[in-house]
Amino acid sequence: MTACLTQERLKIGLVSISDRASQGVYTDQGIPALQSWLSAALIAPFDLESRLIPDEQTVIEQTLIELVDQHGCHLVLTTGGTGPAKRDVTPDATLAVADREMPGFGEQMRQVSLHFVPTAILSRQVGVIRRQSLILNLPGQPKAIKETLEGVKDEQGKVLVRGIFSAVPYCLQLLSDIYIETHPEICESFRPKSARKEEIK
Ligand SMILES: Nc1ncnc2c1ncn2[C@@H]1O[C@H](COP(=O)(O)OP(=O)(O)OP(=O)(O)O)[C@@H](O)[C@H]1O
Ligand SMILES: Nc1nc2c(c(=O)[nH]1)N[C@H]1C(S)=C(S)[C@@H](COP(=O)(O)O)O[C@H]1N2
Repeated sequence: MTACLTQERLKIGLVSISDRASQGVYTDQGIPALQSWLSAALIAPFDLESRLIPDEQTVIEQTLIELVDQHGCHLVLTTGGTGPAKRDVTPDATLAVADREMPGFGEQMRQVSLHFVPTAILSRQVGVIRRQSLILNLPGQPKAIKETLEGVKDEQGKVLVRGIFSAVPYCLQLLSDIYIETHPEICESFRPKSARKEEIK
């Protein structure tokens, strides 16, 4: 852990992977759902690079490489194509461009999702690191975006199972020294005391 934080603005890549949405058979709901959740959760303004692409492994790989290597995204969220169907190849493409795996993200998403659908175990979603960037696969159902990022809450809003986004700010801090904060009523960020802003010059 370095003791210096960058003032850089957070850049996020959003990738909606859907044969039918990319062909115009239905309207893409993936990018709008990701965008609206992030706008509600993140305190500081951020920049977005969005792509809507078909379930083609080479296209997915090229898109992830472009977002990380050329655009310098700190975080890339994909939605769609994580299941067992023949054309569901998002995790395969993500692993193919990965430097390192972050298995906890896939494990936690399946845990969270089991509270919403018994078919949660059908998602092969992965989390990986490429260069300075964290890449996370979310399922294709638009409602799954909020579910996996935010977690399970009771009717009073008390968190029952943490969503994966709670761990994202600290992960990005470890990868590139960027410091992001979230609205706790949407999603509380966790970092060790020594990594909190007030402890770092
Ligand atoms: N981008 C999207 N916009 C709106 N709805 C979507 C989108 N992606 C997926 N869905 C919905 O979630 C379901 C499961 O997503 P999945 O990624 O498995 O898609 P699919 O069935 O392989 O089809 P396609 O790739 O053509 O979207 C879809 O059948 C569709 O109802
Ligand atoms: N939170 C959440 N996770 C979910 C779902 C969902 O509706 N909500 N759908 C499941 C289903 S039905 C499938 S097939 C897998 C893979 O979905 P994908 O191919 O759309 O990525 O995600 C699973 N995970």
